[in-house]
Amino acid sequence: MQEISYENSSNDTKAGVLENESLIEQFVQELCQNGAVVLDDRSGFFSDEEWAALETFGLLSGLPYETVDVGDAGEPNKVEVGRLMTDVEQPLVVNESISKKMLKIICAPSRLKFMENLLGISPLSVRRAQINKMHAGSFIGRHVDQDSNPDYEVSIVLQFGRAFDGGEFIIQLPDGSQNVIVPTFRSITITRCDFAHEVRPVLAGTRTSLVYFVSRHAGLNRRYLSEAAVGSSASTMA
Ligand SMILES: O=C(O)CCC(=O)C(=O)O
Ligand SMILES: [Fe+2]
Repeated sequence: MQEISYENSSNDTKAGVLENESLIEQFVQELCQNGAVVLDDRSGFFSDEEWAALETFGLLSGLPYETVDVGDAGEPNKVEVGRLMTDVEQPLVVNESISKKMLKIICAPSRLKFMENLLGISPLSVRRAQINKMHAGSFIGRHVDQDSNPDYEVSIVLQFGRAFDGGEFIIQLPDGSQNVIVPTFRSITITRCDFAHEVRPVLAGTRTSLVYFVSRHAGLNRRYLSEAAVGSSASTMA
């Protein structure tokens, strides 16, 4: 992976990724070749206050967590999930009193605009958002996010975990090689939703990430629609 310099070379001010369009080309290349772009906490994608607010709302304000053993693409999992927005039939904000405040931060126009510039798609919207809390022994099996929804373009994974071992994010690349990402505190990993990936078992500490998925399609989940069609033709045949 290339080292990213976030400074805007044209005027040498610390503009951060949201204002520095000259970085977009480099990110597009990374996303194509390596399946992901990793930004660190110097990127300016969120301010310190926004990071702190996301962490407080997500971890300290009573968001309910459920244990998930099977992911919705059928993969084996061991992870605790706190839901902000689900996307079974269509996008639905849940746990509203907490999630609305968090979604306001992650869906801010400047951030969606950055994603639109990166993907060359406009408008984009967030369809699903959740926190994955992983302790020693937790893992997320290999899956393709588009099996949950064929319209997901990329996921954005914010890392809140300060100290943990294991928990590498591994992407399978089309040439058979792997991109092994070791998320660090306040890193932001933007990943393609059409490449298989997994989270290796956490060995020690707590790995907590906020994950959200963006799409150009804001309507019904087309996975649900095609499954419903299969289900109804099956019942007609039965
Ligand atoms: O928590 C993570 O690092 C990403 C997990 C993931 O791949 C997913 O939720 O689809
Ligand atoms: Fe995923």
